[in-house]
Amino acid sequence: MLDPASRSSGVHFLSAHAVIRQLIRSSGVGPGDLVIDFGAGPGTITAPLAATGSRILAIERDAAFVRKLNRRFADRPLVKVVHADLRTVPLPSKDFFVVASIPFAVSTVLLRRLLSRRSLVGADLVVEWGFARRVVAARTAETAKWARKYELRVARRIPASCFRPAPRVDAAHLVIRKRR
Ligand SMILES: C[S@@+](CC[C@H](N)C(=O)[O-])C[C@H]1O[C@@H](n2cnc3c(N)ncnc32)[C@H](O)[C@@H]1O
Repeated sequence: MLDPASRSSGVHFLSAHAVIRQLIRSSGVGPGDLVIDFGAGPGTITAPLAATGSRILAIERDAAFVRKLNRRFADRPLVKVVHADLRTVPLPSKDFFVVASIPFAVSTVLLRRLLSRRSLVGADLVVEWGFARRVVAARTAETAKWARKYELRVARRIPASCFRPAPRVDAAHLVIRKRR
C-alpha cells in the first residue's frame, strides 16, 4: 500500500516541531478543553496536543491516515479519531478550540463554518500566507463581519521550508479569538 502522504497531491505536512509547539502554546488549551485538529494527517499536531490533557477530535478524510491515527492513538482515550470531511462534519455545540494545519484549498469553507459557530472560542491555524493577510485586512463584507465577532491576527509567517513537501508559497499562523 502506498503511504497516504504520497497519494495526497497538494498536501503539505508540517515538519517543523517548533512551529507546532508555538501553535499549541498560543492556543493555551489544557485539561478539560475540547480541541479539534482538522486534517490531522499522520497526527503530527494531534500527538503534542494530546500531551496537554485536552480532549481532541482528530478529523481526517483520508482512510489510510484514519487507520494510522487509530493505531497511533489507540491507548489515548482523550483522542477521538473521526473519519469525515471537514466541510460537512458536524461541529460541537459546546465550547471548542481548534489547533490545526489545514488543507489550503478548503480554508475559506472552514473559516465560514467556524466563524458562524457561537461555540468556537479560539483557533490557531496554519493557512496560506496570502489568505491570512486577506482575512486580517477585513476589507470584504464577510471578513469585516468576522472581525466584529472575532479578533483575527497573524502571529507569524511560516516559511515554506517548514513543510514536506514544501508548498510554493509561505504559510501563516492565524490566531482567532472570540471577542467578549
Ligand atoms: C496540510 S495536511 C496537514 C496534515 C497534518 N495536520 C500536518 O500538519 O502534518 C492536510 C490534511 O488534511 C486532510 N484533508 C484534506 N482535505 C480534507 C477534508 N476536506 N476533510 C478532512 N481532511 C482533509 C489531508 O488528507 C491531510 O492529511
